Amino acid sequence: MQVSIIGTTGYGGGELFRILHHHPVFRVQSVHTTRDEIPLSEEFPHLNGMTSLKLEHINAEKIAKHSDIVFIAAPSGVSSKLVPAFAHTGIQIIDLSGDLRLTDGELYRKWYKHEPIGSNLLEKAVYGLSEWNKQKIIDSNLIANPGCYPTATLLGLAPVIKQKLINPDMIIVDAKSGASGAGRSVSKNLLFSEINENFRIYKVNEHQHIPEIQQQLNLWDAEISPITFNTHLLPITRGIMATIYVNLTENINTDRLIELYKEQYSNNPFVRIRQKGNFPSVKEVSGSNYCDIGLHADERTGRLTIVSVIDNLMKGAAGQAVQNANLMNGLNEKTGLEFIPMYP
Ligand SMILES: NC(=O)C1=CN([C@@H]2O[C@H](COP(=O)(O)OP(=O)(O)OC[C@H]3O[C@@H](n4cnc5c(N)ncnc54)[C@H](OP(=O)(O)O)[C@@H]3O)[C@@H](O)[C@H]2O)C=CC1
Ligand SMILES: CC(=O)N[C@@H](CCC(=O)OP(=O)(O)O)C(=O)O
Repeated sequence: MQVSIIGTTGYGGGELFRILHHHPVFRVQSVHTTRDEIPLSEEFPHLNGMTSLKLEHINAEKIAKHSDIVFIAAPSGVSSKLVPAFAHTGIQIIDLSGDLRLTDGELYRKWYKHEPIGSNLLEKAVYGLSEWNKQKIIDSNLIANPGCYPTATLLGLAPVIKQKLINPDMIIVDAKSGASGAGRSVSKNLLFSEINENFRIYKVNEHQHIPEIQQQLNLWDAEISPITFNTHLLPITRGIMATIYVNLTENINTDRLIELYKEQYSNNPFVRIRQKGNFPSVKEVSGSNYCDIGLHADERTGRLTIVSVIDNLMKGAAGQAVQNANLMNGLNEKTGLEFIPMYP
């Protein structure tokens, strides 16, 4: 099957190319930019000798003619303009931005400060959290690929929410990300001297992923109250850790919770649950599509600590996008994604 990538010169698009280059069924047919039409290996010298593809400007009709799937890895506010140009062509669209994730356009306007896409496309788009929305993804041809922080947070919370094991009034998510989460464009906050040997909180209680997480939690359980969610920037390149605190409503110990998580994710090869006393670090999933989860029920406080880690560019973006493309095309979801994490 033929595939095109819009936003190939960014981190998400570059990671899509890295995965798809080795995919046994999908073949990258074209790569796109809004800037100079140069060879991809000139933009990314690490691809020297590996591809003869040249970056091209975006022409939706032309892309649709030669592609079965288009991945859009462009900034929020851009996808909302690009998706309509492809929607009528019938090709599969997987959008990595936040533009199709919130079902309420006004909520999108409030949190993203951009004009929302039309409601007909919002209604058509399926939220691509692969593990929990599998059948809808299989049946769809328009995917809103989840955000990086929401992926780590939702995979960590889903089992206890679905089993109604926690107090719906108090969920606290303390999340941290590496700098590649912010993309490849230049910004003062992302200079080496601002990030190196530093650690800071940002977008305090105002992160645009709050409504996305809340939307999915309330679809699972309408009683979940507004969550507290905060994000921090780590002096590393890849990786997200979400440390989540919830109050248990039953006297249930760590052993039983680990068993429950293993049961709930038993048919999901990319979610790995750690043994008791073992907690994942970001490096242990780096370069892979895994989400690793560690759990500890604190008998002293009655609270559960959930630690969920992903690689933001893989399970948090390009990896999950390819997992969804696999599902949409009747392939094993692991196809082309069986990367061993890059440890150390
Ligand atoms: N980085 C991450 O960890 C994650 C990112 N995402 C989302 O994925 C998307 C891509 O992110 P990321 O790769 O980090 O961002 P980057 O800033 O690294 O890349 C953005 C890409 O979009 C392209 N682009 C910019 N403006 C336009 C336009 N008007 N039309 C078409 N293409 C355009 C740029 O290409 P050029 O300038 O060559 O045209 C560039 O290739 C974003 O929506 C982001 O929020 C989601 C989850 C995780
Ligand atoms: C480290 C860092 O800055 N990360 C970005 C992730 C942005 C992102 O992925 O944007 P979407 O809303 O399109 O999902 C942030 O926190 O805003």
